[in-house]
Amino acid sequence: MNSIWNRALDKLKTKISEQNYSTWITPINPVKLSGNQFYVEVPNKFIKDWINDNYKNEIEKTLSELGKDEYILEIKINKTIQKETKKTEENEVIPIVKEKNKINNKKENIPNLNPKYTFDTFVAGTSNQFAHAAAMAVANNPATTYNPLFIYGGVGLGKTHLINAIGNEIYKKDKNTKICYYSSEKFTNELINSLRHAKMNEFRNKFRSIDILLIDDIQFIAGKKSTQEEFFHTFNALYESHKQIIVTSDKFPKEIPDLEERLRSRFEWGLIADIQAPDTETKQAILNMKADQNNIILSEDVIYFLANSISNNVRELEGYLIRIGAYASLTSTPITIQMAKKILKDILIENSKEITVEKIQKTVAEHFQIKTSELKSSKRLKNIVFPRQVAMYISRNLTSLSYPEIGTKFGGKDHSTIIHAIKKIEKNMKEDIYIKTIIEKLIENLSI
Ligand SMILES: Nc1ncnc2c1ncn2[C@@H]1O[C@H](COP(=O)(O)OP(=O)(O)OP(=O)(O)O)[C@@H](O)[C@H]1O
Repeated sequence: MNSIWNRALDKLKTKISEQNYSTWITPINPVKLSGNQFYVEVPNKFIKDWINDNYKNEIEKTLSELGKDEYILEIKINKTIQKETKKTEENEVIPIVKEKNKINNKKENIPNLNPKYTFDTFVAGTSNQFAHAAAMAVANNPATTYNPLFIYGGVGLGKTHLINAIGNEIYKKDKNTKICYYSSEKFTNELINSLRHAKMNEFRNKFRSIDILLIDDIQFIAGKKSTQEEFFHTFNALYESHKQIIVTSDKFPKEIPDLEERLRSRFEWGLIADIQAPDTETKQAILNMKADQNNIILSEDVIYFLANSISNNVRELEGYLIRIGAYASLTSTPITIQMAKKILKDILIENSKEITVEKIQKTVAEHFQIKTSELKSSKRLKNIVFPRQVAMYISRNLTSLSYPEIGTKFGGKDHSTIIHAIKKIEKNMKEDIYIKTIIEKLIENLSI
C-alpha cells in the first residue's frame, strides 16, 4: 500500500502546483487498503472537505493508473495528526520567538498597501464618480456612515486602486490606525494555514484587532464554506466594535454565486458603489496621467486614438501604453498614430472584429435619422453629407480598413474622398464641442 501511495505522490507532484501539493497532499496519511477502498487520514474536517471537493478525483485517477483496480479514496479525520504538527511547532522555540519579535517590531503598523494607489493618482470621471466619492467619504470618516463599503465593477476598472487609496489616505492621517489589506485568496490561505497548524486563536485575534479591514475580490470566497464562516465572524466582530470594513468584488452581492445569505445581507447593510467602464474622456485623462507617470510623451491625437480604439479595461489600456512607450524608447522613434497602430496591430484587429463598417453605417444612420443607403449614395444634401463623413471618420478609427477599402464600402468612393472627410471631421471636432460630443458618444456606443 505504501509503495503505491508513494508512487502516486510522485505523480501528483507533477500534476499539482508545489504550494497546493504541500498544503493539501502532504498532510494525507495512507492508512489501509481494503479491496478497492484506499483509506487515508487527514488532520481536520476542513482539509477533508477541501480534498473531497478539489483533489479526490485526481488522487483516485492517479492511484487507479498505478494499480490494478479502480480505487475509491476514503478520507477519515484523525486529530492526532494535528497534535503531532502542533507538537513539532512547540519544539521549534527559536522560530516562534523570532516571529514574536517581528510582530513587536516598530514597523507593526505599516499597512501592506500599494503606495502607488492613492486618490491623487486616481482619475475620477462619470463612470467611477460614485465609487470615488464614497471612497473619499469613508477615508475622511471611517466607520461612521458607510460601513461596510462594497465597491463592485468589471475587471481592471480600478477597484484595487480605490480600496488601496482609502487605506493610504487613512494611514496618512493617522499612522496608528491598524489597516489590513487582504485579497480574499490570501485571507483563505491564512485561514487554511491556521487551521492546519491549530493556530485559529491567533488568526481570530489578529483579524479582530484591526481598525480598517480591506478585502479585495471577495467574489473568490464563493463556494468556500469555511472561509465564509470565518469571514462572517470576523465581519461581525469588527462591525460591532465600529471598525471599518471595505470589500471589492467583480459582482453585485446578489450575483455572487454560492455566497451565504447572511454574508450577502451584511454586504448590503452599508453602501454599495459601482465602477463602470470608463468613457472616452476618462480614458484620455487616465492615459495622460499614466503617460506622465511613465515619462512617455504622447500627443493629444495619439491619446484620442488610443482612448477610442482599444480596451475599456484600464489595466489593458495601461499595458498597451507601456508597450508603445517601450518601443518608442528602444527604437528612438516618436509616438505617432501610425506607430501606435503598428505596435497594437493584433489588438486593433481583435477589437475591430466586432465593429464593421456596416455596423457603423447603421448606427450613424439611425442617429441622424437617414437611410443607410443614403450614406453610400452620392447625394450632396447637407443633412446626408455630414453623417456620411462622420461614418467615414468612425470607420477609419474603429476598423483596420484602408482608405480605399472604406471607400468601397461607401458606394465606391475614391480614397481622397475618405481622407477629405476625415480631415473635415477632425477640424469640426476641434472647433465645435457639440460635434465632438456627438461623435464621441457614437464611438462609445459602438465600442460597448
Ligand atoms: N480611474 C483610474 N485612474 C487611474 N488609474 C486607474 C483607474 N482605474 C484603473 N486604473 C489603473 O488600472 C490598473 C488596474 O486597476 P485595478 O487593479 O485597481 O483594477 P481592478 O478593478 O481591481 O481589477 P480586477 O478585477 O482584475 O481585480 C491599475 O494600474 C490602476 O492604477
